[in-house]
Amino acid sequence: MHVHVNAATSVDGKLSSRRREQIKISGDNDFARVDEIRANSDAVLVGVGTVLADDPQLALDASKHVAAREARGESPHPARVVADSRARTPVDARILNDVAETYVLVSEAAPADRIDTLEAAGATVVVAGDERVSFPEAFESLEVEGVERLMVEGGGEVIFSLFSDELVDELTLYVGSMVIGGRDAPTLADGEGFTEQFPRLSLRDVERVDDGVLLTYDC
Ligand SMILES: NC(=O)C1=CN([C@@H]2O[C@H](COP(=O)(O)OP(=O)(O)OC[C@H]3O[C@@H](n4cnc5c(N)ncnc54)[C@H](OP(=O)(O)O)[C@@H]3O)[C@@H](O)[C@H]2O)C=CC1
Ligand SMILES: Nc1nc(O)c(N)c(N[C@@H]2O[C@H](COP(=O)(O)O)[C@@H](O)[C@H]2O)n1
Repeated sequence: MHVHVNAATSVDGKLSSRRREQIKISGDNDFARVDEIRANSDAVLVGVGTVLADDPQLALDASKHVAAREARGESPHPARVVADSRARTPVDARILNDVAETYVLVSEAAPADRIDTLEAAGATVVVAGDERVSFPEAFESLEVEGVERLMVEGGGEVIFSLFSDELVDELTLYVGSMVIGGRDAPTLADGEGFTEQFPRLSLRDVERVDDGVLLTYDC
């Protein structure tokens, strides 16, 4: 599986403010680029923190991308994936609407009634990990479902875990020309943080996009 992480941060590395509300960091051209990565992915993953904060739909915006996928014999939109150890995703979350297929990755700790509720709402539930979702195990199950190209859109907790598990192949990071600040504001990679053996990335490209910079790394 090819795992492509994409995110937008302020110059000080924040994904959002301490209020954890969605902030428009990308400009129109960057959002169009994000839409294209989604269009070329089999599935798009976020953590339940992002679902609760942003209520994203994770569907394609541009009809040309939907048409191109259908012409290739693919589903109109990529599948959506939520990492949600305890099955907390609200049933009215946009990520569970019928625009595309949705997988909810849960752990053994997820209450059975919540799993039933999510399945009744149309989600395919994948159990992987004891207390928290095990990404290596969950990704094996997603591969069986045909997910070969996985885009990850955040947030910081999930992105840290994926670097920690050495599962990231590619990172595109849009750095918007703004400062958000705040010690409690989410950053690109939160979690416990590394204290040694810091993942080293290989910078492939630097490009000016909108009023910011797009950095592309091989990981
Ligand atoms: N600017 C940008 O590009 C983006 C910004 N954001 C912003 O980021 C913030 C949300 O980020 P954040 O709070 O970090 O949320 P995440 O989306 O990273 O979700 C974190 C949650 O995912 C669940 N999870 C399940 N398995 C794992 C695992 N193995 N490792 C880590 N987490 C796991 C955990 O909840 P549990 O234990 O219950 O499973 C965890 O609390 C919001 O403010 C949002 O607006 C988000 C995406 C993109
Ligand atoms: N690439 C990017 N730039 C920004 O400025 C952002 N705020 C985000 N946020 C993430 O984009 C997703 C939104 O999904 P919908 O298109 O609204 O369904 C979600 O993952 C946000 O957290 N991304």
